[in-house]
Amino acid sequence: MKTFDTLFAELSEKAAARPEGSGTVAQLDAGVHAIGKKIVEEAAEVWMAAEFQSDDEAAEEISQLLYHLQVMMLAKGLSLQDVYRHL
Ligand SMILES: N=c1c2ncn([C@@H]3O[C@H](COP(=O)(O)OP(=O)(O)OP(=O)(O)O)[C@@H](O)[C@H]3O)c2ncn1[C@@H]1O[C@H](COP(=O)(O)O)[C@@H](O)[C@H]1O
Repeated sequence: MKTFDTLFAELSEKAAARPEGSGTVAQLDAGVHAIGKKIVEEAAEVWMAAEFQSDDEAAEEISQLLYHLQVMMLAKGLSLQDVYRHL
């Protein structure tokens, strides 16, 4: 099963190799402003799913929020350690 760390490694490779058709590359090209808007959108979807939808739907929305947070980390050049040291 994919974890936060293995997803980050996968996305880091995508950012470097820039494969055709990668949504991550498209997001990175869109920039910090667009990624930030996506994070806010996904956070709202997490909230709504947690209040009004199933646990599985809430978990899916949370996974999407985590993905977009990782895209923001890549856009800012932040490593996992940069974030983990604040936990
Ligand atoms: N885990 C994710 C992931 N979670 C969320 N998303 C993106 O976030 C969007 C969330 O969609 P919503 O449900 O909010 O739907 P939406 O608003 O219609 O989406 P958009 O129109 O904004 O794309 C999805 O459409 C994906 O674009 C993800 N995109 C990619 N991954 C994983 O990232 C890896 C690299 O992906 P690529 O860069 O696309 O190869 C792969 O392992 C993927 O599984």
